[in-house]
Amino acid sequence: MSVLDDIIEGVRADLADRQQTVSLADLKERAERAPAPRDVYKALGGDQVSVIAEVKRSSPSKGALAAIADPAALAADYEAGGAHVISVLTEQRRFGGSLDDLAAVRAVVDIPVLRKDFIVTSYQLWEARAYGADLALLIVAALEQNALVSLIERAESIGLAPLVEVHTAEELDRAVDAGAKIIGINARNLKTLEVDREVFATLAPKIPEGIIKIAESGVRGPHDLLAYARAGADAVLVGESLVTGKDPRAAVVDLVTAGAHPASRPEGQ
Ligand SMILES: O=C(O)c1ccccc1NCC(=O)[C@H](O)[C@H](O)COP(=O)(O)O
Repeated sequence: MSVLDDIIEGVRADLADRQQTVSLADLKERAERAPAPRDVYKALGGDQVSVIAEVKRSSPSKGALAAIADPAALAADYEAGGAHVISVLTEQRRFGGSLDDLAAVRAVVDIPVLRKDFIVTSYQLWEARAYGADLALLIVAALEQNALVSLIERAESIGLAPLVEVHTAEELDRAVDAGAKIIGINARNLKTLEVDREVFATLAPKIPEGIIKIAESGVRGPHDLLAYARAGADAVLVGESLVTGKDPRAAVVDLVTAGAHPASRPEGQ
């Protein structure tokens, strides 16, 4: 069984427990009372390379990364450093996250917040909106094409911007066919956990004009942001290097500064 399959098995088990406790009707009611979604396309569509800073306690590849007793305080630091979007890992078993982390972060920042999880049902999209998310991650490798199409449609219909994640050319074709408007190319192969930063430069030119391109994983500092930017990234998603560094806010400042520099634009632009 691949790492991704193993994670999804756990996600489905936890989901079944939550569905026993909170009905879809209750969730929808909570989503209706949630604060209005924030403008994701504005946050990711500026002239600079946007920075999506992640609240990440642990991971299948590295185990425990950082204790993060107060995810809201960390997110506030990211925002003070100039981050454009906050990503919150809500998967519990392998990443140590929760929906409460999502709600706590959303309550203290003024920028859009991503629910980063392994979403396989529309129930999880309603959860995302109910707990305040503005974006939700959809991983192509985890979904059949019909499910991908219907989850993109459902996300958009309830005010969530879907970030559609790919790692291969075939997954990229599926994302485009499904109507994705924001595509994340993950350098990490979720089946083997191997990180290959070159995947972005290989796949990004195949993404049609007008779709926002996000480079995910493996950003160790400004030099990696610049490399992704020169290959066409509109944004980078950064977790490990921020949570394991001494000063997450200063690390975000360095990334945002690099992303605003003209050297971060692809050749000829
Ligand atoms: O991080 C992992 O080990 C991992 C394993 C399996 C599925 C997903 C995983 N991570 C999710 C992510 O995509 C990253 O948290 C995100 O892109 C940030 O990456 P990084 O800056 O390398 O922490």
